Amino acid sequence: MRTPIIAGNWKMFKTVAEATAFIQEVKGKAEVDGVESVICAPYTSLPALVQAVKGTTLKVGAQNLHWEDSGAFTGEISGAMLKDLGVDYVIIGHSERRAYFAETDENVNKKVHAAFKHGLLPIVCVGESLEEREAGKTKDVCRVQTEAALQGLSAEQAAQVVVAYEPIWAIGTGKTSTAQDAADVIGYIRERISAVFGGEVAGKVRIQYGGSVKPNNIREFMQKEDIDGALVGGASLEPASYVQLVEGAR
Ligand SMILES: O=C[C@H](O)COP(=O)(O)O
Repeated sequence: MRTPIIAGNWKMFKTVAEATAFIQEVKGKAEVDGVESVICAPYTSLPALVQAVKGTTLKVGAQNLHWEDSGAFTGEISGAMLKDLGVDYVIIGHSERRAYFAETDENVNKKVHAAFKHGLLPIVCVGESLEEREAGKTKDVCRVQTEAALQGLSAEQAAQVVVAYEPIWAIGTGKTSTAQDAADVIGYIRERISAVFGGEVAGKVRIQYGGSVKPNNIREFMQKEDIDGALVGGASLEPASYVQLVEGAR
């Protein structure tokens, strides 16, 4: 039995004051038995969020990390630094990082290892572009990205990874995969994880859908057995909407 996980990816939104006000609003309401609820915020808000969620079941995540512990990497943040703050999760390989910041499969893999080294749980994003989908390459792209991201992990580590299947054409566009289509791709990703790490590990890995998930469609996705939650951008920014997403994952 996998615990569903709703993760809000705030991307580059919210000041510290806005972030803490959000937690005051959702405290209690976005804490639903049997659903894990994680807010992935910009670095600047992380210390305040870690304080604000104390005494709640809400968790905090970052949106990126560097694979080295320290060094001359201007503008970067390490896993050691995130752990020091008390962060639980870290998004790795989001399509916006891959597209705008030259994130490669190799770097994603190094970041996944760095996350585990520092006791952070990775939310690894995979997904195809519209062009790749139209060329019939969806499953191939997801297989290559997933296998590369998880390469070299122990079975114990692999079982703790959260994968987010996010078709790029569905992100922030209001277009979604159908629930059935998302479940098919997610089922395939699970098969590939099983081929590499075995069925027991694959049965434990949580795989989310992401891409224009809203309060009015979350339940459709959650009805699919293989879909274990959602990685949500826009609809995670408003407290009432976020609460409905967590409730919809019950
Ligand atoms: O990380 C979240 C995804 O990029 C989805 O964003 P969206 O819910 O705004 O489409």
